Amino acid sequence: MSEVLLRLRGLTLRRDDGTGSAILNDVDLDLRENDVLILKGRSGSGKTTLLKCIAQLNVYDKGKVLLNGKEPSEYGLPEYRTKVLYIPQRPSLLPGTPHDFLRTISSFSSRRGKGRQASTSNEAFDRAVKLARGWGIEPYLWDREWAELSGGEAQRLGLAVGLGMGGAEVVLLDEPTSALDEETMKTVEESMLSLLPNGKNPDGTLKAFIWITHEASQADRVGTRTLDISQQ
Ligand SMILES: Nc1ncnc2c1ncn2[C@@H]1O[C@H](COP(=O)(O)OP(=O)(O)OP(=O)(O)O)[C@@H](O)[C@H]1O
Repeated sequence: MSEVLLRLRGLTLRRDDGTGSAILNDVDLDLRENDVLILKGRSGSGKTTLLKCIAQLNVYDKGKVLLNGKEPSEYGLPEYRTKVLYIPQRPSLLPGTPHDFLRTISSFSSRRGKGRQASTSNEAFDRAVKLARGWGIEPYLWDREWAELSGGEAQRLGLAVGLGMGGAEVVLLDEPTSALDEETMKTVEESMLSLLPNGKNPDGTLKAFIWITHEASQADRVGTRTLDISQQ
């Protein structure tokens, strides 16, 4: 069995409403190369919260997250968040256009000056445009305001930005295809899976996904295993 890429031990997050009840209670997880871990659980059970804790976007009360055996602080949070990338369900509240957004992210210093991980804005843009085009997104949509895009267009563009940037080892997907019709959903699924090391078109750095979905049929198609957060 390959080495553990991402390890969680005892991750616990309590509500700050005075009750002290846990949103996440002692969550353990080992993620390995080529894993597509399906995160399931009833609505409100803490799936998004867990992804944000893994990405160090939420502060948790207890527990450890290790990437390749190292704590996020050893990488520094900006670099860690490049390697463990959270892609939210919909980026529709952003100002400007998807093209602006991609330019802004690629200018962050954690994305510059590190060999293969250093996607220049142009490289990242070309890769993202190509990915999105395969999902039915015409290039002109990159220069349309987020607010003027349909839910499904914004969702595909957000995914294409995240995956096109390069440099991520683990991508955390929060219901990535919830706004898409079934045919487009399957196309997007296939193309995302192809980016893994055992896929047809490996991205080079990407090694695994954690993927929230409410669709049992999608979980069956893409998942290599499942964690039910309601049972933790
Ligand atoms: N910033 C926050 N502050 C306080 N409570 C929060 C916050 N974000 C989420 N919660 C609460 O944490 C619990 C878990 O929410 P979360 O969004 O992680 O659930 P989920 O499993 O992703 O739900 P869904 O399937 O509906 O998207 C909910 O009770 C929610 O109200």
